[in-house]
Amino acid sequence: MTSIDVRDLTKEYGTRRAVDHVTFGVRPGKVTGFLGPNGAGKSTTMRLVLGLDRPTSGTATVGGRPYAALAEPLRHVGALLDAQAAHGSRTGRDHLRALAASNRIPAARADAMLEETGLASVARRRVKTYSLGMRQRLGIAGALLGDPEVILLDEPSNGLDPEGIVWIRELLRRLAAEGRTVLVSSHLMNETASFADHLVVLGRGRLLADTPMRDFIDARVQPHVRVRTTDAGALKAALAGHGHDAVEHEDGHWTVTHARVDEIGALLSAAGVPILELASTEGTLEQAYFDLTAAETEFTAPHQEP
Ligand SMILES: Nc1ncnc2c1ncn2[C@@H]1O[C@H](COP(=O)(O)OP(=O)(O)OP(=O)(O)O)[C@@H](O)[C@H]1O
Repeated sequence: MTSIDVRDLTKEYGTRRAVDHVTFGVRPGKVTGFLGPNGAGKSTTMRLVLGLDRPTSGTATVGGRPYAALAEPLRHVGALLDAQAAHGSRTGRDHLRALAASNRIPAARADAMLEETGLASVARRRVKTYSLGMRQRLGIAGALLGDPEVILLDEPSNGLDPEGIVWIRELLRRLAAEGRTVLVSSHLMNETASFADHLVVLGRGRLLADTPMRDFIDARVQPHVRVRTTDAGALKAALAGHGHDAVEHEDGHWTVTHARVDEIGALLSAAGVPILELASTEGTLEQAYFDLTAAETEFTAPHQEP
C-alpha cells in the first residue's frame, strides 16, 4: 500500500509563496478531494509530488521515495495534470502506445485503456480533433496506463458531459475500492461530495483542512429541520413554546436549526399543527467549504452593495 506524504512543503516563485509549509498525507483505499480557491497551490503541490518542480524546502514522497527515484514511474503513479499536454498530431492510440513503450508497459494496455475511458471509437483520430472532454478521457487513460497504485488527477471532470461526470465518479470510487491512493482536485463541490471520503483543503498556499469529508461538513454546517405547514401561526407558537426559533423562507417553507427531525415532528404533531412536509436537511460540502474559505479567497468578486 502506497501513500503520498507531503512534509513541510514550501514552493516560492520569486517573492510569491505558492505553497507554504504544507504537511498532509494521502492514504490508500480512499478518494481524497483536493480543494481550494484559484491560486491556492493545488496544482503546484501536485507538480512537486510528481517531481515536475523542485520544492524550495520540505519534501513530497510517494511510498516514502521522491517521484524522481521511482523506476518506471507510470507503473506506480498515474497523473493527469493538463489535458492539453498530449501531442495534437498523434492519434489517441499512438499517444498511449508511446507512453506505454517508454515505461515498458505492454501495448495491449493502451487499447484496454481506450476501451475503459470510452475512446475506442475515436482512437485512430488525431488528438487535435478531440473535444476537451475527449482529451480529459485520454489524459485519464494515460494516468491509468501503468495500473498504478497512486493516482493524481487535476480537475478530471473538466469538460466532461453528464454521462462522463457519472463515469468519472464511478471510476474514482472503484479505484479507491481496489485499494489505490487517489488524490483529485476539483472546483465542483457537488461532484467532490459524490466521490470523496477525505478532504485536503488549501488556501493561499497554506493547509486549511485535512479531515474526513463528513467531519468537515458536520463541524461547519448545522443540520436543520425543514417544515411546511398550512398554519404558520400555530407552527411558530408550538416551536416557540419549546424554545425553538423558526425561519420562514420565500417559498413558504420554514427551517428550524439546532433541532432533530424526530423531536420537531413529535412536538408539532402533539400541538395539532398541520404538516405538509417534514425533513431533516444535512449540511452540504458547498456550505462548509464557503464557511472555511470565505476569508481565504485570493480572487473574489468585489462585494456589491445593493
Ligand atoms: N510557474 C510559476 N511561476 C510563477 N508563479 C506560479 C507558477 N506556478 C504557479 N504559480 C503561482 O502559484 C500560486 C498557486 O498556483 P496553483 O496553480 O498551484 O494554484 P491552484 O490551487 O492549482 O489554482 P487553480 O484552482 O486556479 O488551478 C498562484 O499564485 C500562481 O500564480
